[in-house]
Amino acid sequence: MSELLRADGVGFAYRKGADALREVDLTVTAGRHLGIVGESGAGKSTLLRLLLGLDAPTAGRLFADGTPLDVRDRARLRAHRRFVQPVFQDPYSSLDPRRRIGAIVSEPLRSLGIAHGETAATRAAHALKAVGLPADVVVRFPHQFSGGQRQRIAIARAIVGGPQVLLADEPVSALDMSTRVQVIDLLDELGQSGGLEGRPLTVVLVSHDLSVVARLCHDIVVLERGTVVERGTTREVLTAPREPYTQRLLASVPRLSPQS
Ligand SMILES: Nc1ncnc2c1ncn2[C@@H]1O[C@H](COP(=O)(O)OP(=O)(O)OP(=O)(O)O)[C@@H](O)[C@H]1O
Repeated sequence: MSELLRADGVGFAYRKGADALREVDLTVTAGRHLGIVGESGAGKSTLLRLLLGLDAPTAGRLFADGTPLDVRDRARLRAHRRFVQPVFQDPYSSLDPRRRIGAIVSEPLRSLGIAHGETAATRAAHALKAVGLPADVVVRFPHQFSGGQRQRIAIARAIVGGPQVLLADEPVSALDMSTRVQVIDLLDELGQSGGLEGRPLTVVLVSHDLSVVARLCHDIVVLERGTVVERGTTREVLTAPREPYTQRLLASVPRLSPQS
């Protein structure tokens, strides 16, 4: 199976403070959604930031699409932006309230030089259709949509350029329970249908809600204070956790139905 992202001994220290990540090894494989779990402060968001190329590791190396990810290399970073796209937690603040949905969703196409004009508009319409929204939403503004619909719009924007990986940091934690399930199931569908380009679309999901991780992810990595303490298939980690830390994380979740 093809390797999309890899972290080799990755460490990261913020200017002020202790190491946020230490010696993290991790592989994201095409078609296998990966959940990153851990308590608050464990380093989940920091790891996603590094995988997105927003910061450079202070130790170790990252690889994306088979080549080293050097964030100081602008051309390399530009290619990375086409390869991975983020989905953020808050669908209320992540969409520019002054812009119409059509402009919001097609923006990555213009900024990455993938498509302009009519072609960009057509691709945006396809992306919106893929997330279950009708074509006429393009003329509307973010405030006209619910939280779940806004997160669909954010996902449309993330997939419009045909990335191979979505890095989703708590993408459903601002939503109510039934909407959470719908958005997670949408990510699952997009993974299976291969996103827009018919290529596999693989999700790296950070969530403190283990039932959400269990619903989507095939594999799990458990972070504790910046290091990986456990990893395996979702079934292995959630049904037979080896580490007391993982057992504690699991203790608060009533029912789980892991992916195989
Ligand atoms: N901008 C920053 N400057 C300094 N330290 C930071 C910064 N951002 C995060 N940290 C620290 O780095 C560590 C990891 O934080 P991170 O946000 O990655 O954890 P997390 O697992 O995503 O937590 P949460 O679930 O609360 O979002 C924590 O100790 C945090 O205090």
